[in-house]
Amino acid sequence: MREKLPILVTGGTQRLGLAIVHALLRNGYELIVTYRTPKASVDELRKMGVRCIRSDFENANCIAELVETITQDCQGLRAIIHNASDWQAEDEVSYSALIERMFKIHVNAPYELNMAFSELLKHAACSGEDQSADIIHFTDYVAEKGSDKHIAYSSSKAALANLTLSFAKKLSPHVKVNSIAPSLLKFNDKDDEEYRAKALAKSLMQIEPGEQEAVAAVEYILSSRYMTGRTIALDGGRHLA
Ligand SMILES: NC(=O)C1=CN([C@@H]2O[C@H](COP(=O)(O)OP(=O)(O)OC[C@H]3O[C@@H](n4cnc5c(N)ncnc54)[C@H](OP(=O)(O)O)[C@@H]3O)[C@@H](O)[C@H]2O)C=CC1
Ligand SMILES: Nc1nc2c(c(=O)[nH]1)N=C([C@H](O)[C@@H](O)CO)CN2
Repeated sequence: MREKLPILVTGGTQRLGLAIVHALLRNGYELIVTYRTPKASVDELRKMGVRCIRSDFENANCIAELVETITQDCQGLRAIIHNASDWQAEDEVSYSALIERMFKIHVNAPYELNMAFSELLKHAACSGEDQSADIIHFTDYVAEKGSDKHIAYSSSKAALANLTLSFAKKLSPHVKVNSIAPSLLKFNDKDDEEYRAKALAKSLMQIEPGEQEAVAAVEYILSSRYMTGRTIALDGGRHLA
């Protein structure tokens, strides 16, 4: 009987991450989820059997504690989905603090967790129920194009996209490593009508597709036995608009 090994989703208690967690639960996976801010969905996920671990990736101690906990408790990891993210514009006083925060969340944390859990992932590839293992980085359309309003954020997502290339080489053939690069998938509640109209007009499809676009991309990558080092672009043809 091969082992059923958990999938780790970072930032999995709202929006895209929560939709991905619910879908993977429906597909029969065991889940470990990190969160930063206590909220009702954490309690709901725990009632569904999801292990929820509070971890703020701006705090190096939190990452070390997360590594220690999962290394102690898990024989292997079927996948790591690096979804946690803070979308911050250059609208604060300290630019040095901003870019440091962007890189801590979008680069340091994925890099350190991938390095720490490489053997757990390889174990899943060799002994797990699916005999497969994946790392998925949620990057962003702007990683390729840049952004004049989210400069630090965009550069950190570009660095994350580069981690996909390096880890795909380092961990092959046991572990596949891919990026998912969305553009607009889901608005935030604070987005006003003017912003929404402008954002919709940026793509050819001109819709807000919602979380299920991300869910479908994750499910495809987990089902693939061949794609690695690649990016699935979920941007409605924005590059051609
Ligand atoms: N939504 C969209 O249209 C797009 C999304 N993306 C990318 O897709 C992914 C999911 O997007 P979306 O669902 O909107 O993401 P959110 O903005 O909802 O953030 C996801 C989670 O990241 C967590 N997070 C933020 N900062 C930290 C931190 N310092 N330490 C630990 N966790 C943290 C938050 O945890 P908590 O709530 O517990 O504080 C939050 O729940 C992200 O990587 C995003 O960059 C890219 C382009 C478009
Ligand atoms: N962590 C987040 N990253 C991003 C978000 C978000 O809500 N949280 N949203 C976007 C936008 O949808 C943008 O792609 C289009 O305006 C980008 N990244």
